[in-house]
Amino acid sequence: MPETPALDVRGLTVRYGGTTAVHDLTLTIARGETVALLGPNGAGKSSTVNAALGLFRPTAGTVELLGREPLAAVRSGGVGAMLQHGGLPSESRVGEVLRLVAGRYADPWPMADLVTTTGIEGLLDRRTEQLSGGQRQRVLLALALAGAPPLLVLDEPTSAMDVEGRHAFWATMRSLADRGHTVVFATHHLAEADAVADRVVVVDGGRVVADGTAAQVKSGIAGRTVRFTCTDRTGLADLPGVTAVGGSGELVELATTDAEATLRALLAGRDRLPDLEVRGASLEQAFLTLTGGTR
Ligand SMILES: Nc1ncnc2c1ncn2[C@@H]1O[C@H](COP(=O)(O)OP(=O)(O)OP(=O)(O)O)[C@@H](O)[C@H]1O
Repeated sequence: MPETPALDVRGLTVRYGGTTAVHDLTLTIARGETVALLGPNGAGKSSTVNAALGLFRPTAGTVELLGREPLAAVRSGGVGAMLQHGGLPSESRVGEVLRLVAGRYADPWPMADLVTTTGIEGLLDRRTEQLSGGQRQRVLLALALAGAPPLLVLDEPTSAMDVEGRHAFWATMRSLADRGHTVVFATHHLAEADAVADRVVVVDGGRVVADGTAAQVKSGIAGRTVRFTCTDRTGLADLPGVTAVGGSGELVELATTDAEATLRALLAGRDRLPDLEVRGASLEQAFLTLTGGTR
């Protein structure tokens, strides 16, 4: 029998009064995958994550985590979560909170390894209210990992971390993925999704608008970029395949769905095209194309 998925969301709809945050969303994540839920502000990522964790009953649809109903899966210790507004008890020390939480699991992550894996060695004697935003996020990660859960669900886990903290965090996530854990994380950080996730699910307006490896999302959607330098931009927007004209000063960047046709037309009208480069689209371009531009 095939293994049950880590996360199985079917027809999920979440409404808050008159706002539909998630619209008939279906998503299956296999065990061992590292998946980024990528989308602009208000896309419905947190609503999806919170409904998936059973934090509220969705308007419609079903969710199973590790083949079980969400609350049962969470209670069994199968799921570690790090939420956007996750809190820590005040007037306690980090080490106390961590030991308390770890003590609730039959088979917790060995404490010394948990502390080094999450980089909180120096924080154990700190009071929780004295932590910086990034330190707090690391402690929350340690709490999420305390039960050595096979599935980790993280909502913008690095939003308060500095660059170094982010690198350390993602190195931890990669080592977890190598050990067979499933990691699902919501993010706006395109570079992180590109570098860390083996699958990128782009959400916009509460719907999945793309789903694949970062390379597939990039190649399937945004086409290519043709760059060169020139002083006269007349007619560039009308060339075949061109969907946008960008760049600044003499540097021209043409987004195109058909690089060959664009180049042929460009070269037909010019003797030379200085500094010519043709590149695959970045995940950022794909993201902007998919989600209708910047907001
Ligand atoms: N408790 C709530 N009550 C009313 N509307 C809400 C509530 N939570 C979210 N929304 C709305 O639902 C939509 C989706 O919000 P959600 O927080 O799921 O998006 P998100 O992709 O996680 O955004 P962000 O990246 O900004 O965290 C938004 O329009 C938001 O304003």
